[in-house]
Amino acid sequence: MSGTPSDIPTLKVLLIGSSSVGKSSLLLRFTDDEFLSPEETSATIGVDYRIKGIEVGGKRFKLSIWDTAGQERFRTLTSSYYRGAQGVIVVYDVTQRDTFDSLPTWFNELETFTTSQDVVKIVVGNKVDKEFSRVVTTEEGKAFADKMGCLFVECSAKKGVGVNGAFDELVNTIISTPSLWQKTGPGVRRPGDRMPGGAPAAHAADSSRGNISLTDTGGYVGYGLGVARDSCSC
Ligand SMILES: Nc1nc2c(ncn2[C@@H]2O[C@H](COP(=O)(O)OP(=O)(O)OP(=O)(O)O)[C@@H](O)[C@H]2O)c(=O)[nH]1
Repeated sequence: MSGTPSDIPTLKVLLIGSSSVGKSSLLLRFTDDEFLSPEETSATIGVDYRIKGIEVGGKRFKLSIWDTAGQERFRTLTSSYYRGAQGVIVVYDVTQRDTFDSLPTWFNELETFTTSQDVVKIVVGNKVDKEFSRVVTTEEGKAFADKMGCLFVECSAKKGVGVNGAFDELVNTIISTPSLWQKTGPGVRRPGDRMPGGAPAAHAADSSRGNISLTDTGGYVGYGLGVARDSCSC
């Protein structure tokens, strides 16, 4: 492994999609391997933010994952966080047709607010554990993703099925396109990039202020060439 905390490249990934499709649940499953029951969850207000250290092919990266509120009333706020993203996870609920039908709206948002045409996108159909309630078929999801030129995965945040695979595909595709992440440079932020609460990195808001939280999960998970976990101070 190589890289001190200050020279570890940061990859910015966004989670977007309609309210209640499971964006926060996918993030929690990916970072902490946990799932909260419906009674324990609440709608995201604004933007949530987590960092996960990853290692790919012996090189460390910091994955900063931005979980945006799906509710319409936060749209102006959340769209300002699209800037500088290298990867976007566009989520729908396979049991709610309207969340699939609204995917084109989310892609329009992306086109309007992301800064790079090269941003890697993955369409994720969540809640496949509710197979009995499914109303969007795998074929429909795949056809839409193909039409948009995106990756596609179905998963269940509840059961932990397909979640790592979704992040894995996205991250590997970003990393295999060095022009996407090398131009950000070590620790460099581009003009307009937002930090939690709009504050610089060193003054990131903590979870007690609004719903914007900064959490470093501390562990490294390896992609591609084997798995490594160790402590991280990035
Ligand atoms: N059965 C099932 N329920 C899920 C799954 N993922 C999330 N949920 C439930 O769906 C509801 C919404 O989940 P959230 O993760 O809060 O959804 P969200 O997309 O972040 O919602 P907003 O914050 O409003 O944008 C919660 O009750 C979750 O417990 C899943 O894979 N399977």
